Amino acid sequence: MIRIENLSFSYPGGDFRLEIPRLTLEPGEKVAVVGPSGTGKTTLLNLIAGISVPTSGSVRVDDQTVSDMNDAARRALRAAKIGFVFQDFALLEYLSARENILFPYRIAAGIRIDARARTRAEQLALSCGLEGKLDRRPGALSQGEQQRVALCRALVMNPRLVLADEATGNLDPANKTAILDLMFARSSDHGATLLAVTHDHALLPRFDRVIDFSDFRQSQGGAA
Ligand SMILES: Nc1ncnc2c1ncn2[C@@H]1O[C@H](COP(=O)(O)OP(=O)(O)OP(=O)(O)O)[C@@H](O)[C@H]1O
Repeated sequence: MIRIENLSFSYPGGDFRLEIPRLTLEPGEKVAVVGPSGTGKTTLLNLIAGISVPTSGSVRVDDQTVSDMNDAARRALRAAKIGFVFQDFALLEYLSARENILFPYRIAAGIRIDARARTRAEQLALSCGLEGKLDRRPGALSQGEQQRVALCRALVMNPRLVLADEATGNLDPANKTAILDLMFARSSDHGATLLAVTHDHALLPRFDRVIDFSDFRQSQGGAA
């Protein structure tokens, strides 16, 4: 599902460099990503989603080489295949929670927001404990509620690949378990691959495999 080879990445003008010689994820695998703050975990998710482009090396998702695509093609791939739960949620403040959850339908080519889509979004929101909150704007929701809206948005189109950046970070223990159960169940139902960054080591036994970022070479301050 994901194949990374000889990847090197630096932010323009920045002094951080991430190097990953090889990393593969099989279809349907559920993989956790751990590692100290600032080691490049979010950067990796951005590279896989085509939000960032490697300085050298390749990133493939299914049979498509994301790293060779232009902006429009990367956007299309994201819309078609990837559900991304961003660490800072990245909800659109001018849209209600409901419309945020439905947003992937707006940007996917040739798919309309019909009654079925609305029902799916509502059911997903209910299973995340968001009843009564769907007409609110993100600013009128708690951090944990915003995080759940972000998760619903990532899952609503049953993507082939779910990238989750600390998707349970703002939740209390009961909600954390419930949301993780939902994320795993949804991914398994549709054979989706899940790559989830977490600082919560208690969650690790639930995953098929753990990638530890301490194993990759990062450099700071211009060192090679
Ligand atoms: N847009 C950017 N421009 C320049 N440097 C950046 C940018 N975004 C992140 N960085 C730097 O890249 C490094 C890796 O950041 P990243 O967010 O990927 O780490 P992380 O492992 O996800 O951290 P955390 O666990 O704290 O979320 C950090 O040193 C960070 O300061």
